[in-house]
Amino acid sequence: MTDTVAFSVRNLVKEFPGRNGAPPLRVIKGLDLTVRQSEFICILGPSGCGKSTFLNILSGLDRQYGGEIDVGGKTFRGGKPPMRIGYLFQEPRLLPWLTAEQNVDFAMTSCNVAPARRKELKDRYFVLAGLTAFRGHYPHQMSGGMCQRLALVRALCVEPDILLMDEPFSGLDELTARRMRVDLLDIWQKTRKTIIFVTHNSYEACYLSDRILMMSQGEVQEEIPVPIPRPRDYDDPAIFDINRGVVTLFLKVAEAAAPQH
Ligand SMILES: Nc1ncnc2c1ncn2[C@@H]1O[C@H](COP(=O)(O)OP(=O)(O)OP(=O)(O)O)[C@@H](O)[C@H]1O
Repeated sequence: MTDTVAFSVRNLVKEFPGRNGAPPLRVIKGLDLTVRQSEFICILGPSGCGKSTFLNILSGLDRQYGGEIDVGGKTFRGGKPPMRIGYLFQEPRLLPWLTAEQNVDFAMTSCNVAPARRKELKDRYFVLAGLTAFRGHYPHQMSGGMCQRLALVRALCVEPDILLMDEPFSGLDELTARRMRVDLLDIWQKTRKTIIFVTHNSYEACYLSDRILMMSQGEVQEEIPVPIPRPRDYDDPAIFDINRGVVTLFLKVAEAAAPQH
């Protein structure tokens, strides 16, 4: 992590129109956040608290919001913030009729990656993701974990300023997910990308991140630093200790956010 700011948001607000005459649904309620370059942030929070909505605003998929986003000394009020984004979802969202390498080529063309850089980027990230032998395979010839690795290669090959990851390992079996977490941390240490990672798995958040944002009801309720040196050992008891506190906090905010019976 560096001291350089990657971006910051101030008083971010997002409302969806209410249905059938209902008032608008305010999903993000004045969120403030400063993210440093190369920081690894995980966002935890109960279902429906606005995590994906926040990522959609950062990515430019959702361009209607209130408040401000600062990038590179400029302030944006609505619209797509000028950051190049790599986005990973729960499902890899690959094009089934293209090979692994063609999927990556397609993304690089769409994102106008300089042709002279493309081979070098692919060579680097296919190796880092352990997929070199599968460049010519189609998605249906690869396992779910491999497809998600390919989605990561595709996201990295567009040379993102920020990598957004929305529960990318939640659809995988635990052993595969664990390997992916270890490999992701290794890749992060080699690339130092700024990552915003949404998860429901508190241990995953503690293992991966520099800082956990506990979101609830459209706000960051607490920030939990994870001051564990890197490289990290997946089974480090210090991670279990931090996780205990995070789980307690999660239950508290989830309870407070749950509808009263
Ligand atoms: N396009 C939309 N129109 C109306 N309401 C929406 C829309 N997208 C999301 N919402 C609502 O906004 C709220 C926040 O949704 P969001 O997907 O950001 O939550 P989340 O924290 O990512 O949830 P989960 O952990 O279940 O993925 C929810 O109440 C959801 O129903």
